[in-house]
Formats: sequence, C-alpha cells, structure tokens
Amino acid sequence: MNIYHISAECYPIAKVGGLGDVVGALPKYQNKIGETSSVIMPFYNNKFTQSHTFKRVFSGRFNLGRPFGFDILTLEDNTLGYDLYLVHIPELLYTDYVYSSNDTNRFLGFQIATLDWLVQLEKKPDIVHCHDHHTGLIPFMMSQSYAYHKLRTTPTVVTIHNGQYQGWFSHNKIHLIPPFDFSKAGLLDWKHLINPLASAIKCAWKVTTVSPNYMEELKYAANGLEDLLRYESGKCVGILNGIDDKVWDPATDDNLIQNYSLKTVVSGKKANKQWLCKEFNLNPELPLFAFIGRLVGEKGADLLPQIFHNSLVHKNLSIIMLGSGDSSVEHQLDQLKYQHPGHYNNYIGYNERLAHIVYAAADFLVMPSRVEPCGLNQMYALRYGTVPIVNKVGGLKDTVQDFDDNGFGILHDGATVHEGSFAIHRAINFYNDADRFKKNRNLIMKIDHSWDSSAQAYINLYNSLIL
Ligand SMILES: Nc1ncnc2c1ncn2[C@@H]1O[C@H](COP(=O)(O)OP(=O)(O)O[C@H]2O[C@H](CO)[C@@H](O)[C@H](O)[C@H]2O)[C@@H](O)[C@H]1O
Repeated sequence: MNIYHISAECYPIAKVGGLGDVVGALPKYQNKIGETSSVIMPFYNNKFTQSHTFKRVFSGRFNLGRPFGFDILTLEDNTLGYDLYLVHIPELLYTDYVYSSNDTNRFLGFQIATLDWLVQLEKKPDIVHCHDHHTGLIPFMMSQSYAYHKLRTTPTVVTIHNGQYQGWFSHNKIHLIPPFDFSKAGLLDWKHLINPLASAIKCAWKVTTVSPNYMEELKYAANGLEDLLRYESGKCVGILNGIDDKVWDPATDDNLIQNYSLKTVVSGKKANKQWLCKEFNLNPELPLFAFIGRLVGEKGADLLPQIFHNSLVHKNLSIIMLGSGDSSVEHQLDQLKYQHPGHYNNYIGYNERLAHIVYAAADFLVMPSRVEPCGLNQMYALRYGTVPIVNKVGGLKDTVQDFDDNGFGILHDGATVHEGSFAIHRAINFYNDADRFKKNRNLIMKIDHSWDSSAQAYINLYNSLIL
C-alpha cells in the first residue's frame, strides 16, 4: 500500500511538539510492516535542511491570489526509514519557524502544491493521511476541487492531534481554494468561518485521534466541534500513539550522559541526575521532579508555579522545569529560582538534548494537563524509568494507572493546585519506600509502548477503506 502522511512537522526535520514525534515515527513502523509509507512536509529554513542535500523531483506553479513557484524536493542519502518529500515554496514556507500567527496562506500554499504534485503522479496514492488542521483542507480539495478530480476516489484519513487548534479563517479567502462547485461550500464552513479541522472531519473518509479516551472527550469538549464529532462518530476512532523506541531508548540514546538498561538503571540514572543537578545547582540527594512541555493552559502550566512552591517549602525535593510559552507563567516560574535556590531551576526554551537527559535524570515527571490528547512525555518517562504523575484526562488516563490501584504511576483527579501538590506529596512517600520504588522502576521500563501495534491498527483502518 502506498501511503502519504502530510504534516507541518516531522522529527528530526522540524519538531515543535508531539506531532513531529508521531509523524517521524509512524511511517517508519508502517514500512517495517511491509507497506510503503512516506512523509510530505514543508521545506523550512532550519538546521536539518541546511545540513542535508536534496534533489528536485517536481516543479510547479499555483495560484494563491498571484502565482507562486514551488519545487518538491527529496532527501539524498536518506536513512530516516521512510521517503521524505519537502514542499519548497520559497516565498511562503522557507522560514526559520514552523508556525506563526498568520499561517493561513502558508499552509494553503503547502496543501495546494502537495496536491498539484500528487495528482500528476503515475502511481496514485492508496491512502492520503493528513495530520491536524494545517492539512485539513486536503480531504475537501481532493473530493471537490476540479483540478484534483483524479484523486476523488483516493481514501483520506485525518488524525486530530489537538482539537483546540482548528486553523479557521474568513470566507473572504474562499477564492484561494482551487475552484469547486460552489454549492459544496458548506463543507468548508463551521460557525461562519472556513474551518479546516471541521472540514477535514466532514470530508475525510476516516477521522482518528491519538487515544481512545480523547476521542470520547472530544464529543463533549472540542472547542466548538463537539456536535460535529458526535454527528460523525461513525467514522471516528481513537488509536493510541506509540513511541519511537529506537530514538527513545536509554541504552542507546546518545544524548545521555550515561546510557543504561534495566540492569544498569540505578547507576545510569544516578550519573544523569548528578550531571543535571550539578549543571542546574540542584540537590542530587533528593527526589528529582521534572516538567517538560509547552507552557500553555492545556498543559496546566499556569498551575505549576503554585504547585511547585507548595512542594518546595518542605525542602524535601528538587525540581527541574524545561519549557516555554505563556510569558507570565515563564516569569512566575523563573522567580522560583530565587525563592528556592538549590531546589528549583529551569530552562526557558526548547532543547531536545536536554529533554532526553531530563527524562533519564528525573525520578518523577509531572503532567497536570487539563487537556491531553495522548501525551508522549509520560511514555518516554516510563521507558527511562521515571514515574509519571498525571491528571486523569485524555491519553494520560489510557496509559497510566495509579500505584495504589495495582498500577505504576500517580494519578490525580482534576487539574488543580491542590490535586497537583498532593500528588507530589504522595510521590515523595512512594520514593521513600525504597524497595517498592525500585521494583516499580524495573516494571515501568518494561512496558511496551512502541509503535508496532498502533502502526498495524492504522494499516487495518486503511485496508477497510480500500475497495
Ligand atoms: N521545551 C522543550 N524542549 C525539548 N523538548 C520539548 C520541550 N517541550 C516539549 N518537548 C517535547 O515535545 C514533545 C511533546 O509531546 P506531547 O505529546 O506532550 O505534546 P504536544 O502537546 O506538543 O502534542 C499534541 O500531539 C501529540 C501527538 O499526537 C499528543 O501526544 C499530545 O497529547 C498533543 O497535545 C515531547 O517529545 C517532549 O519531550
């Protein structure tokens, strides 16, 4: 089967968050099963594109108010485990960032150029798999735009990684979408705006999201799309994300200060913890708690300053925070450095290598998310022998069970300061029960969250669409 994943992010080419991880891993595992799975993404101006060489496989021009030229590039010396195609539109996409506050034209251009290329391929795609709203107009264009008539019978799948972001824009840009029968314009609309995510839900053959529990939650809280998701529930399914267990393996991860396996976990985690604590002036003798992620409301980031402060006053833990986002949360967190020297520190920004070291060094990872479609951090934590402390939502509920309930992590019921602080208190008691904590660490490192079974679940879904 010839599968094309279309996405704004793909690790290691360009990653802002979990979308990049998923698109960088899923095709690799689908190829392992024996399918032909490729990725199409924008050609950004970044470290990866500057340090690799590419060859052109197609050139074209499209109209977006005025003509734009574009090239489809492919990677020379590709060791990614899947074919990679980059859409190079110098005037729209060749930027040193992935997202900005004004992305409508950028991602419209990306989608149009992608289809202009796909439609003229001799070997038609068997499946077009779109990820998030940046590629959400593709199912509409494939089924309605005259220019893509040849792709009308190609099944489309859309995966919602985050239903909060929908990419809406005004109807006065409708003329930028390649011509279609105007009586079908309703397929683009949601609440008087063109809503790419809503359009994808209406037009794709199947809609998936990244955990079964989040699929259920979306029917009641989807930033305005609840009714639509309930109405379309017959074609919706939740498939739990996996992790790339080649990239995320403490035994081989070359980001780490010291590698470790199940056998060497005690000394290995200790070496990483000591390095990190020295680097960030933290006490390595105390249990180390970590947060990694975007500092936004969905992640419960606004709760962190108070949760951390409540815990830090007892002086019985160290905390490292790695993330960026809301500037007032960044500022409040940064202040904790001065209030709790030796016990709290942070890195405000994005740092892939440091994230790997933090997963390895920490004893606990906190995730007080209000919304968490799947969450990858808790799965990385488990693989690195770090106990996740999570609010019981979305995919966190699907992947973490409480240690007091025959499980291995810490669950709290609600994204509140009280719940988050009390969970840390429980974690410290757990840590002090050294035998139980050690046994638990061995158990969590063995949990298999690799992509194998979910990659197969997607293949089964595609098969159900191929007539
Ligand atoms: N400052 C920083 N420095 C270095 N690395 C950082 C970082 N901040 C975050 N990361 C990394 O980015 C990734 C975040 O993944 P998540 O799944 O938690 O988040 P995200 O909300 O972006 O994704 C959305 O899509 C994914 C994929 O479907 C869903 O799991 C998730 O619930 C949904 O919100 C992890 O690899 C993490 O280590």
